Amino acid sequence: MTKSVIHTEGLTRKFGDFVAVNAITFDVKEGEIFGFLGANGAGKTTAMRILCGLLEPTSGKASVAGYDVYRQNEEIKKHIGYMSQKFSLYENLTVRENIQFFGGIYGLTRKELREKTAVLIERLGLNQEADKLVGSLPLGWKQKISFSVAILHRPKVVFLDEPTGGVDPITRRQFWDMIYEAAHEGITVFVTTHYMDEAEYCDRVSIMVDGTIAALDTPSGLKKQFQVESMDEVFLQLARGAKRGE
Ligand SMILES: Nc1ncnc2c1ncn2[C@@H]1O[C@H](COP(=O)(O)OP(=O)(O)OP(=O)(O)O)[C@@H](O)[C@H]1O
Repeated sequence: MTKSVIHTEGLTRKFGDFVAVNAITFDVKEGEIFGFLGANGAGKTTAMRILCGLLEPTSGKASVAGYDVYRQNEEIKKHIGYMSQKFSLYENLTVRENIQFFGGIYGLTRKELREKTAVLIERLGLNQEADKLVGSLPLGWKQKISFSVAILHRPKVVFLDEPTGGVDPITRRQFWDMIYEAAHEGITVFVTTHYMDEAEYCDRVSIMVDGTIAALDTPSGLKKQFQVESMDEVFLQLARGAKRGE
């Protein structure tokens, strides 16, 4: 049986009396691409912060890469990669400097850094741009570099928080090719998105509504369960009942 890389059981986080994440239970398997969906305010970011070792739960269990979120959050940080739309690269450093900076934070040796930087620049086809400031590059390129940097240290799992916001469908598709490649190499991918075509690309998708997981299955399983043709319709059926959000 495939190992679970993420395990949660009754995971709950309150802010005062408000229950942001309400007893969620799920497992993510090694090498799986797991879509974590939900309307605004559903509790995705809160759950993700817990799984990244950044926020302590109020109750329930959770482990990531075999490490417990209560006691081993520092270990978790070493064994994951993280990329978000809000925070990714330093705009005023070059592509090469960014790769080396983040690689250094992730604990790569100088030799590994040199080798990995060269391989990565080649692989991304960025030889001409390697010494340009990241701020001068198109958003789609920044996202690809950012993702590559997040998996530079070969983490067990990479968390992607709306990684492809603001780019066209072709660039998003190219980004997803990189995700598939990483998953194929055994990196588990945990991804939040508001794009339903991306939900279709996931192995399994969970949909949060008002702090709980309202549905969890493969995209085809969900469409069958809700008797609809698209993930859009699945999402709408569930999110329509939500009390939180805008
Ligand atoms: N530190 C906090 N203190 C109080 N309430 C909070 C805090 N962080 C989040 N919340 C509340 O918890 C709920 C869930 O927020 P969260 O950011 O996890 O949702 P989300 O699903 O990620 O939404 P979005 O897609 O808008 O980012 C929201 O109602 C939010 O206002």
